Amino acid sequence: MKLLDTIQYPKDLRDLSEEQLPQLTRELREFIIDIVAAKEGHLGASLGVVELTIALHYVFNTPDDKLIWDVGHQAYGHKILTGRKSRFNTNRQLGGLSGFPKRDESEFDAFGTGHSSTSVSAIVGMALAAQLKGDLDRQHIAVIGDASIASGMAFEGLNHLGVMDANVLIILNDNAIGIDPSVGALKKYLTNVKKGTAKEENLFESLNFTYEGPVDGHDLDAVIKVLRKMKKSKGPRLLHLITTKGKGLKKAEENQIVYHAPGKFDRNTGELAKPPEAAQAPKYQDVFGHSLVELAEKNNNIVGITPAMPTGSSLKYMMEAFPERAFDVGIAEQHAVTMAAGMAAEGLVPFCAIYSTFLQRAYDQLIHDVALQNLPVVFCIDRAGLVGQDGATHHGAYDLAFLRCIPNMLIFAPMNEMELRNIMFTAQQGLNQPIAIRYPRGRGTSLSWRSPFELIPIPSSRKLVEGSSIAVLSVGHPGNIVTEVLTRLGHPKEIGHFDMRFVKPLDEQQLHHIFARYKSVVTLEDGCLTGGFGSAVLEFANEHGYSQSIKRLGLPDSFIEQGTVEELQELTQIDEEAITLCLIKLLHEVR
Ligand SMILES: Cc1ncc(C[n+]2csc(CCOP(=O)(O)OP(=O)(O)O)c2C)c(N)n1
Ligand SMILES: CC(=O)[C@@H](O)[C@H](O)COP(=O)(O)O
Ligand SMILES: [Mg+2]
Repeated sequence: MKLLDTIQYPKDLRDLSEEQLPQLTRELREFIIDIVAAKEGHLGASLGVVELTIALHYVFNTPDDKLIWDVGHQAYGHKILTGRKSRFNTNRQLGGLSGFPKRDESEFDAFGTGHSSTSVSAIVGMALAAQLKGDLDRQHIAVIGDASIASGMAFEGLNHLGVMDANVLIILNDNAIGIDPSVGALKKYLTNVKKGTAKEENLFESLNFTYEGPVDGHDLDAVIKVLRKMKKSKGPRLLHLITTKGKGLKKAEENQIVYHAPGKFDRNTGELAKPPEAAQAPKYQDVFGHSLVELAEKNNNIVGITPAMPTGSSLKYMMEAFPERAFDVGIAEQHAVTMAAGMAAEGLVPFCAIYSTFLQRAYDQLIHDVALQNLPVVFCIDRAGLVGQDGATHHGAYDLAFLRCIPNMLIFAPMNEMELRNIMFTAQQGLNQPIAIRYPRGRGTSLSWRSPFELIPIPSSRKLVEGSSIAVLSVGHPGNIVTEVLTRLGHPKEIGHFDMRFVKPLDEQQLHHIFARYKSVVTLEDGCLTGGFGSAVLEFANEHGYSQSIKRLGLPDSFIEQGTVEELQELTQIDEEAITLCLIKLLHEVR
């Protein structure tokens, strides 16, 4: 029997002798590889903290002692050792375990994560709460990566913690990489500390932390020893661990970017599963990345910005082609947005590529620094809509609603890759206001997408099919589902379909045409219904005294968990089946 099979909860782990732990380390690593190879997920980060995970649950009294995993993509070992091994094969699947720590999944998940750099503030909050309640013995630990600790939010927490007498241990898991290589002056500093060449006073000691490190994070004995030592002291403490992302799987160690989340792979060789043979339409992110390079070749004012997602957003193509005009600023969404504003103020044309979910962190910057000054920043908002297995923390559900209420902001959602290229082309031709272009995680529609650029009038929309009594108004990629549905229904003459392109400003001329001609209107979006595109159409109808029924399809007012995009579309009733049924019902009503 495997040792790992005997561990239900950390109390079982704490019954083992230290001599047994190396075997457990090997088995836990193997188990993570087995499951992720078959079921997909975040790999490298969890492999890198296997020793740390075992040591933490061995030394500390979890769940009474509080343990927070920053981002949480490295918490697979933690999940497996805390009562979830038998369900771990459901990780990131519909109805299964979340890929991130989640309070209502386990008492061992002290705080839900997914977005980075929140762990320091959350653990400080818990430690201060314990202090106020007179519990001076409870331990509070946050594990945070080298890329995440460089974010503003983490710095805010460290700055505060340094002057509090709070019982907090921060563990800096330094593997010198985020998803892509870490960037910035802090990275240089940490590299110097590792080499023993840091000339400056220790940064963390200067901030009033008791510092230990650097310690080899794969030397289990050393990690247990230093944790035991640090457990005895009080106040703010920081342990600097050096680890290797992907540790234990050769390919994952060698290609850390790909193996951050590699998809399916051979569990023995690490070889990635072969992509399907048939040629596929490009991913939207790649259309963005390649089109930006094309535009930047002709327009010297174009610059590119990404907060820590050069590969994910495909800004990497511009970084390769024009290294001096493309910037990875690290996990720093607020800085990225305000820096873009500064560049726009100086006449540059910044393309700021940010995932919809992470743009939430830079909301004040959008309003105060960009829109209020009407600066022509081009936001390329990737992963808009349902993203799939990352789940509730990562869906791009809110951008249409939170952008629509900001004055001066143009909002465009391309239905296909040509539309994306053309709006990017339009956006760099001297706009005098900001524009948000939002597109989903996934592929477009066409193999021949590199068509010549064309200007898109602002506002405008596309009448795809004229009908007689039911008008379907879609924004963005979900419009393709409507096209499928109409084909499936045999193109009923009653149904018209409009790709509305702009959520702000709406194409009011087209809307007057629609409300004058059609008896019934359906809106479709892959964002939250509250305050989104459908709401905008409702507001328009109210303002102009149109009284037709308006059926709005979109995401409900609840958090949507993980699953494939198709499963989640079905769950939220924006899939082919649900739209077909909706239209059949309306056809019965109008016939
Ligand atoms: C606010 C925010 N921005 C971006 C991301 C995307 N993201 C997830 S993990 C990651 C890198 C984290 O690197 P690090 O903290 O060093 O942890 P490691 O993966 O190396 O363990 C990034 C950028 C995120 N989760 N949250
Ligand atoms: C943990 C995290 O936030 C990222 O790794 C995220 O999962 C990336 O998403 P994509 O796979 O859509 O790039
Ligand atoms: Mg890292």
